[in-house]
Amino acid sequence: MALSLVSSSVGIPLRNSISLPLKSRLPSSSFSLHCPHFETCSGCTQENNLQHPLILDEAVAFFKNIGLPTFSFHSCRLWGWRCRAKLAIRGPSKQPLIGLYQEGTHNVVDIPDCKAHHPNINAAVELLKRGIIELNIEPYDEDEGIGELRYVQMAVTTHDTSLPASERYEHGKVQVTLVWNSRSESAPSSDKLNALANFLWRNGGHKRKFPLVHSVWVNFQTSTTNVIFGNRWRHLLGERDFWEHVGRIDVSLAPSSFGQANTQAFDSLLRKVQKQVPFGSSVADLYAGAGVIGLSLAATRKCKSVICVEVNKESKLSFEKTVERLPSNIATNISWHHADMSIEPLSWLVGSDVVIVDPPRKGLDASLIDALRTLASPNFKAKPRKSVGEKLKNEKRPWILRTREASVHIESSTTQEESQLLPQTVIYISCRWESFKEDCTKLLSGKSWHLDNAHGFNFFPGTESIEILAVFKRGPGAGKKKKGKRRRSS
Ligand SMILES: C[S@@+](CC[C@H](N)C(=O)[O-])C[C@H]1O[C@@H](n2cnc3c(N)ncnc32)[C@H](O)[C@@H]1O
Repeated sequence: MALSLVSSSVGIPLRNSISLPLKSRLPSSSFSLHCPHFETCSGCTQENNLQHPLILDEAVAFFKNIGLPTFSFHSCRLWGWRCRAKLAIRGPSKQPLIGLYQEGTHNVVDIPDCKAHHPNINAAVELLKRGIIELNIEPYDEDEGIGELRYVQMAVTTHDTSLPASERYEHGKVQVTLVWNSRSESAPSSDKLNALANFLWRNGGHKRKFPLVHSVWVNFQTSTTNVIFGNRWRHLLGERDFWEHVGRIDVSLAPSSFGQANTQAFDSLLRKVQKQVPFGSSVADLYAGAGVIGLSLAATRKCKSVICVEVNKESKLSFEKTVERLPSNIATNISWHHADMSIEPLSWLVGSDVVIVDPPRKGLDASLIDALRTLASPNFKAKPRKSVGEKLKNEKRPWILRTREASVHIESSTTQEESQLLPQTVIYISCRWESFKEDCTKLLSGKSWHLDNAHGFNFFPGTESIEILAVFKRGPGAGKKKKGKRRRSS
């Protein structure tokens, strides 16, 4: 049963799709974390009222203050929502610790019963621990730079179409990526790596009624910095392709590509984004990862064109695989470009009427905000977007040439009319409130953009973060509504 609640303190609709008894007033403890690791683990900071993250009141006040009293907040699963986790592995091999760092330290807190994790992440962590103990795998020692296993990334796919839709989430399968402290598979410790992969596959793989392990990958990393992943990825066992179904399309996600942690909340957000994009739009999906947002729009909004721009070249393969599974009747010009958005951002904006930005936690690159403000000024004259071939003709800079080489184009035949389009809508998706606030204020300050609507999503229950979807339209807008002057109804 879907529960519809209204959060009384902020007076905003709060939708919750968790199954709960039919009661309009639930005790507040019904929304508590009940996690044995709260306080020692740095993952969660809010123990009660998970349906109402603390930052929400500030967000509501902020939007109200800039003239938007109708900010909605959507909540999904409050526990077991995290389908992607990167966990550090430390301690002795007979008693390994797998979890997050304690706040402000590099001491790993073991979190076997984490309430945010999809339950099968916890089950896979338990299995991994057994493997480490039985095979005498050495967890990484940061001080000495020695040891074998540094981190594990666990990603759950809930897209097993052989199961009834209602059972797919519960029986999600885990793609396990072991971050191994060696340069490559030819290192002497590779026998132990293979033994561990086989252990995981044998005990968690295909022979179970509901397999726990989807696949096992390795990432080789020897750097002494805090960077989790190195550049070398290898598929070891199980299915190579990892599929999820969000935003009404099947998406492929390699372990090296960015993936959203809260699959179900992301699906709600994508459906909301789709409603904001007119049919037949030309879309630029910036900070695109594997292009999930752009491709879900291509499939559902009959877009003329979708261009995706992303700095991580590893996402290209996942993009290509997702394109292969799009419905065959889509007549959209689709392309994916390996490029840094901070360099020449205007060149990615001209030619699209809808721009999606989904930046990392630090927010938008300053040069992109400048470009968005520049192109919305009345004196701006757009130069038509050049095709990639044209761009390359006179290009001498090796770094630009390299990034263009890594692009993907599907039926790219942009018309002259389309290539001069300028963005009329910017859809900002943000995972960090502080960055969003700053960028929003900068974007609005020139009066060349106004905020049309905004929505919050409970992407990270138990933490201080919420996901924001904000839609900006070109032009100054109608301005702030004056207080105290109500129009009489006729
Ligand atoms: C929050 S993720 C969003 C990914 C994608 N929209 C999705 O939902 O799957 C941010 C993405 O921006 C990429 N990124 C970070 N800095 C960038 C830059 N300067 N230029 C282009 N992409 C960048 C990251 O690699 C990452 O894939």
